[in-house]
Amino acid sequence: MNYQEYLAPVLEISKKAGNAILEIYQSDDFGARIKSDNSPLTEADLKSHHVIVDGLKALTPEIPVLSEESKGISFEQRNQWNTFWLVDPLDGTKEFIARNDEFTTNIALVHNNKVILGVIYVPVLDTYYFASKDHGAFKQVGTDAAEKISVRTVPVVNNEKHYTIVASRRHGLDKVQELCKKMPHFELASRGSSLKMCLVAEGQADLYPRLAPTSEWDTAAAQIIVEEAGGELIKTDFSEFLYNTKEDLLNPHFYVLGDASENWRELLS
Ligand SMILES: Nc1ncnc2c1ncn2[C@@H]1O[C@H](COP(=O)(O)O)[C@@H](OP(=O)(O)O)[C@H]1O
Ligand SMILES: [Mg+2]
Repeated sequence: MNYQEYLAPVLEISKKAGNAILEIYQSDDFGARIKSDNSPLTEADLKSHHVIVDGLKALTPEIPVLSEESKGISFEQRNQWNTFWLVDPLDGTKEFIARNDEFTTNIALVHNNKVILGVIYVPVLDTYYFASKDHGAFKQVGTDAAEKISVRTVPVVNNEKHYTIVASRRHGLDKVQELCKKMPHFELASRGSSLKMCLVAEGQADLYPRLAPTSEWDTAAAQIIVEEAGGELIKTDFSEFLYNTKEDLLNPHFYVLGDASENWRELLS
């Protein structure tokens, strides 16, 4: 499977889905309709889902698609899949409702329980983050040339490490704050959706501890982007983070780690 060839068409599909979301997000009656019944969210989610699923089906008719909006597929069936597309058509739904721009579309290709290709699109910024196994991670703004991204080493000021930690706006913040106490100097930033993992991948944050529930479509695209940028996404016991291995689609708690030379095990245990 020459999955590298899928990157360009998947970027295009992401953009099309992002445009469908933006059409609703920027509509004149968005505010009033969100206040009354959240229907713009449902519409945006479903439109994005259909654009992505139709696009992927046309691209690779033989590869099944699992989307947050079509998650009711039994493990008995999913367990037969060696390769499948794993999709979150609108990640950061609460941020979409809050209208703070921090939402993404996530498309990942999973092969033998590991992610081999991932594309995250940020509609409001017209920005893509993408990666494929062994070919590096990239950021692309609009039609500009894609730039290679990588994690950073933790900055040192006066011989002391200064960590930037990124966390959810809404989930598990108390546990993250507890964890931060282990670090002599830290700055805490909040972001919705997969943007947190993109920040680690592009060297703007050092650590994202996720000590609250997520599902497999929330992390898959970001995992390969972080890994190809030189970082890691691992379980809190530092074991490997895998996909499609069980009946439910919930993830274990995890850490996204930047700087590979950092002794994260010692710091976080
Ligand atoms: N109780 C729960 N179980 C599973 N996933 C949850 C959850 N609460 C939140 N999430 C996941 O966390 C994501 C939001 O995380 P964050 O706060 O970091 O942006 C949601 O993505 P969606 O917005 O796609 O639903 C959702 O998938
Ligand atoms: Mg999500």
